Amino acid sequence: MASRKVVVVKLGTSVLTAGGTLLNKPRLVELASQCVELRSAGWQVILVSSGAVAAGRAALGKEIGSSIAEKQMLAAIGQGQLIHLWQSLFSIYDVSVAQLLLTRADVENRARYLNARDTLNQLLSHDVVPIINENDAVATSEIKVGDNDNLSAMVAILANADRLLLLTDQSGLFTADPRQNPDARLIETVDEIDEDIIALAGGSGTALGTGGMATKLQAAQIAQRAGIETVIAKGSESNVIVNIQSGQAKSTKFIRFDAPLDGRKKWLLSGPRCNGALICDDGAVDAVSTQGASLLAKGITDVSGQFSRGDLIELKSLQGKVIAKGLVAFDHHELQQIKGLHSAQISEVLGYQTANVVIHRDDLVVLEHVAT
Ligand SMILES: Nc1ncnc2c1ncn2[C@@H]1O[C@H](COP(=O)(O)OP(=O)(O)O)[C@@H](O)[C@H]1O
Ligand SMILES: N[C@@H](CCC(=O)OP(=O)(O)O)C(=O)O
Repeated sequence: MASRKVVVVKLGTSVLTAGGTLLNKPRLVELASQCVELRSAGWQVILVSSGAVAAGRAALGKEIGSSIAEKQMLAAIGQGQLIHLWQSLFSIYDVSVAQLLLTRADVENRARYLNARDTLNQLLSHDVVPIINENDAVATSEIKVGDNDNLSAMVAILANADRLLLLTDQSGLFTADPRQNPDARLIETVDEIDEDIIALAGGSGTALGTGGMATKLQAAQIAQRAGIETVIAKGSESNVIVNIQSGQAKSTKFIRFDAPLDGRKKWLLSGPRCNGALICDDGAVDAVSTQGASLLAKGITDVSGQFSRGDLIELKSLQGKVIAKGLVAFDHHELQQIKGLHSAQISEVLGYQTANVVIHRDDLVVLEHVAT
C-alpha cells in the first residue's frame, strides 16, 4: 500500500457538462469507471470535482441570474447532488467515496493544513476516494481559492501526489486559444512555465468555466515547483485517464522540478497569500537563489506592503522578478529601519534584536534561479 502512487484528477465543469449547462451523467459514468480501472492498476485516486453550480442549476430547474449570491445558492443545492451522483457511481464497483470541501483558509493556516492533510491520508490509507471541491456556498472572496485548478494543485501538495491531471475540454495548452484560432497547435511538453508560455494562455472560452488555461498554468507552476508532474488533457477522449498514465493520450505535460522540498516548504508554495515584498540587490538574490543562503538585512533595498512578523512575503530582484517566498522575521516598520544594514547594527537601531536574519533559509522557498 505504501508504495502506491497518488494521482489527483481535476474534472472541470467543461468535462462534467460535456459542453452543455447541466451535468452529463453518461460522462460521469465513464469517468468513474476509468478511475476504478486506474485504482486496479495500482494508483490511488483523488478527485477534484467541479460541477456543483451546474448540478444546482439542474436541480432548481429554472433560470436564475448570475450574481455571487445566486451562484452560491446553486453550489449549496448542487454539491449534495454532485456527491450523491459520484457516490452512487463508485458504489457500483464497491468503492467508497468521501466529500471534502475546502477553502483557502484551510491551506493558509498551517494547523488547518496539517489537519486536512491527515484526513486525506486517512482516507487514502483506507482505500476511499476523496472527492474535493471548494466550499463555494460559504467561501467569501477573502478566503476563496476561486478556481479548482489552483485548488487541485494545493490538494496535490497536501496529498504528496505524484501527478496532477487536469481534465478539460481541450487536449492541452495550445499556442493560442483554439476556440479563437483554428491554427493553434498543441504544445506537448513544457519544461518551464515562463512569461512566453503564460502569454499563450487565455481565460475560459465558456460562460461556465472558471479561469480557462491561465489558472491551469498557475496550478501547473505550483505543482512543478513542488516536484509534481502536471498533465492537461481532454476529458471527453475515450479512456483518457487510463491512457494518460501509460503515455498514450494527446496532452500537454509539464515536467516537474527535480528539487525535493520538505513538507513545510511545499506548504509555503501551495497555500498562504503574500502580504508584501522585499526588494533585494543582486548579491542577495544570488545568495538566496543559488547558494541556499538566508536573507540578511544588508541585501534589502526596499520594502513594500504591510506585514507582521511571521507573514509570508515575496523576495523580488531589482528588476521586479519574484525570486522566492518566505516567512519574515521582522514587520514592515522594522524592515524600513534596518534595510541595508549589517546584522550587528539591528539591535542598535531597533533597541532590541529578535533575529539575526530577515528570512531564515529554512523558511524560504526559491522560485527562480537567477544568474546575476
Ligand atoms: N492557449 C490555450 N490553449 C488551450 N485552451 C485555451 C487557451 N487559452 C484559453 N483556452 C481556453 O480554456 C478553456 C478551458 O478552460 P475552462 O473553460 O476554465 O474549463 P474547465 O471547466 O475545464 O476548467 C478552453 O475551452 C479554451 O477556450
Ligand atoms: N466550485 C465550482 C467550480 C469552480 C471551477 O473552477 O470550475 P472549472 O473551471 O470549471 O473547473 C463548482 O463546483 O461549480
